[in-house]
Amino acid sequence: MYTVVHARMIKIWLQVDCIFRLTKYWNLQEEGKHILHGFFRQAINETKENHVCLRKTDDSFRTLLEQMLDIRDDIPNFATDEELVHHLSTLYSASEDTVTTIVSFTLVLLGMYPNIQKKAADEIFSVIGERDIEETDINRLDYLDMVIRDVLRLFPIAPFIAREATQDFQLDEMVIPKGCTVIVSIHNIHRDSKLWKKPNEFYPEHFLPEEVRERHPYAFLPFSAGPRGCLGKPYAYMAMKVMLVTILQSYIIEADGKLEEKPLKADISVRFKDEIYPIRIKKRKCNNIK
Ligand code: HEM
Repeated sequence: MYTVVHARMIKIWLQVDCIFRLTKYWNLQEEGKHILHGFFRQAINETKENHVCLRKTDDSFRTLLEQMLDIRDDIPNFATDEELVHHLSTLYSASEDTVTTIVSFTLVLLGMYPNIQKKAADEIFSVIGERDIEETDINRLDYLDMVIRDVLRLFPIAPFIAREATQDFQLDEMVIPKGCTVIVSIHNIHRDSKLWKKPNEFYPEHFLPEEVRERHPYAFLPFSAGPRGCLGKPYAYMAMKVMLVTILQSYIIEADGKLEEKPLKADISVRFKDEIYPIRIKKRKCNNIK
């Protein structure tokens, strides 16, 4: 599906529907949709069979789909089954690859930079110790938070975003006319030496509070911003921290090479060019790295 989306973004003739339908991309899209939508249609049918609205009587864990069905019990025109299929497909496509890709980048970088890994692990053991991470720990891991942010800076999942100008506006010497599509290169903003001390290095200290205060609030845009910014941002930070804490509590990560030796490629997301994220893991014997 990503191949299709990217092809339609860069090959403008594919934006004309009647041309798009004649290409291999149309078949690819329909095949992908068939699998994804079929999966969610089945999940909806199975969940509906046993669905009882528990929201008012029971505070046990409810999946997103169960919660949506609960709402529909109260508000029948909340969404049709087909609309639920689309909501679930959107959330799945936006979330399944993003969090895991950033965690993969983080593990490789922590393996390449053991001093940074040691600081992150030391913090985890001093704040949480060896028990399982809990919700209240999430905001107490300041250094891990800085590590994740610098990884998001170096590898923004969406290297660029597009917006349509709703009115004429002045940008430096240029007037951008209403209706014009503007591409914002998040990758370039994140590597701008006017904004970042070490733009091409892994340097979590970019996110020390005093550094953040000095910078323009839109210098860091991994989740975009404004009303169409990422819906999953709080969940994504939480999921990434839970994964990294759980891994670092048990394992020491090792990786060869340096960041600058790993070329990147970008389509609708940023990845290592070879799409390989090689690490070695060693069982951690005590609550320290070496
Ligand atoms: C590290 C993880 C993630 C990153 C870096 C990320 C990044 C982004 C970015 C940059 C956009 C905005 C695109 C734009 O402005 O045009 C976006 C949109 C979106 N994201 Fe995420 N995302 C992440 C995880 C998630 C997760 C886990 C979910 C769902 C649980 C999610 C759901 C969405 C949705 C639904 C949109 C579309 C919002 C809209 O168009 O109104 N994202 N994401």
